[in-house]
Amino acid sequence: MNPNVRQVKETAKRQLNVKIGINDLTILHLDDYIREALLDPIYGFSTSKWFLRKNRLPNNCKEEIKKLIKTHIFEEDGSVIRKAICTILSLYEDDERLSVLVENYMQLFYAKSGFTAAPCHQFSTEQHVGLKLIATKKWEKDEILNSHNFNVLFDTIPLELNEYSVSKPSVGQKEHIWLGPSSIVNHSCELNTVYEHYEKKTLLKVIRPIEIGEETTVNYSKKYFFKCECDTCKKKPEESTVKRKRGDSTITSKNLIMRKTRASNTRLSQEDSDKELAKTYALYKKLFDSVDYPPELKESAGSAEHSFTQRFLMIETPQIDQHLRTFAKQTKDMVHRVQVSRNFLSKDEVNENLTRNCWKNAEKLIQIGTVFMTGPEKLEANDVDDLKKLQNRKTEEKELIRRKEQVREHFLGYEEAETNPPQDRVANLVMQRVISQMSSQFRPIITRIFDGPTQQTAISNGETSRKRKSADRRRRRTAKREKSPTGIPEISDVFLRVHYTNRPIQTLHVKEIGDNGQQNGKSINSQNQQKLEEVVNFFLNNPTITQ
Ligand SMILES: C[S@@+](CC[C@H](N)C(=O)[O-])C[C@H]1O[C@@H](n2cnc3c(N)ncnc32)[C@H](O)[C@@H]1O
Repeated sequence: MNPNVRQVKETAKRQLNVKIGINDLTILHLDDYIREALLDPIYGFSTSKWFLRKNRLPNNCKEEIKKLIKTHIFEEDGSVIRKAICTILSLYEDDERLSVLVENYMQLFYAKSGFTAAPCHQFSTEQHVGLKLIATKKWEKDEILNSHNFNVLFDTIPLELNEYSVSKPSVGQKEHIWLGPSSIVNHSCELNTVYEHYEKKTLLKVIRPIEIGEETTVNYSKKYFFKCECDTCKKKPEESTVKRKRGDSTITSKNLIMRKTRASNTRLSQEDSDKELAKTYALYKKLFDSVDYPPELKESAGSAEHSFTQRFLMIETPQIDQHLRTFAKQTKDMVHRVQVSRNFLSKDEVNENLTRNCWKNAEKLIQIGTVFMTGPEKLEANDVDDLKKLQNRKTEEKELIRRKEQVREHFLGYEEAETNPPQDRVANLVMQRVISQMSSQFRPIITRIFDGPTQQTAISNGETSRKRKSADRRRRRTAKREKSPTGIPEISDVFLRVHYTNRPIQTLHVKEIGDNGQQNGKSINSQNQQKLEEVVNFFLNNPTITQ
């Protein structure tokens, strides 16, 4: 450090000791402690401190905190993790303001805050080892970057001692010290934020749009005790017009904002829906393409995205817009997390978390989509469990309808092919009953009812083909003669081919079965009879399905 700067700093500190009293000094110590515990292990160097002193926190605690911080980045709500960190820290420094400072600094590791710290090697004033604050979301003019920062007021600090973290805000009259994320903001002659100070809070207000990855800067004030090395000053005097500095990210908000044109609450035609899906797919492709993953992550991010987009193509829903918006928000969060974590996490850690998050989002959306695919019913529940239940119910209903259709189709096929009118009528009656009585719990599908075995379908009963044919003719003649007491023709020698859900196809031989399911039979095969009873009784006794 420049000896002059050091001298000024020392003087400032001596003055601070006198002017601000013990309480505020404790806060500065506390600030050092938090930086030592939260920032130094993460960034791998000793970040700037108010006081030179020995480490207070044992290494195993630091390791534990480091792990917690890394998890925190990928959390939706990191409050539990922040509490855990506070608990560890309070073992060695018990101060009620600790949690406030932890909350402040942990914003650096939180996707929702929209900013993070990154190593900065730009300034000789800090031996090219320091930090800078960068945006992890796009900030618009007049937005407030940090609404709950924590600062110490200095109303007696002379401006010439304004060397480190002491500044005069643009709103409010007093100089004050910055703690937390705002203490990481560097000075630039072409600033993009200003400090506004209200009571114990400092707000960082955006004065021109900040892109993702761009550094956020302030103007410290006219007097600061170092030679400014900001980008603007470095370019002088060769370049008179100052270009706005940008970060290395290529993401723009345009890529991230979801379109809002999809008609809601209307069922689209197949063609329109295909078009919509293709558009949505293209949009997601664009979104993913626009994410500036670090090179080492490209491969795994690519495969997670691929899985997502492929499965996403299957989704069609009139309310998809709403879900896409939620998803877009989650995706943005994910992008922020990558932005936050790429500054200090290892390739593997980001990789793993990124993939996990991609999948988490994809799975959720796929569930929503599947529910919509199964029917036009509107989705009220956001809860994933509810979605699952709804999905299961709808899948079951759909399966039942499908099976009924299948039965009808086969039956119609039979009607066209067969020529024996009485048997057709009987078969028709049985089939109608089967269809109307079909239950969701038991899923045999009777695809054919015919009045005798053919060469392809006969069950083996030891008869030769010729004998069988003449026996068939005899049976038909008998069937024609017989009339049931109710006037409804009885089934004589009917064979049912039954397709069970989990069993091989079975052909059942029914000898003389009446329309009420009672068999008149004389020589019915006992095994077949049992099978037949199983089917017929089921159809007759089970409750009717509502269509
Ligand atoms: C509030 S800190 C900013 C964060 C700092 N980079 C760090 O890691 O703690 C202020 C210190 O950052 C350095 N600094 C910030 N802006 C600078 C600039 N434009 N030129 C040179 N040094 C700068 C100076 O050493 C200054 O004392």
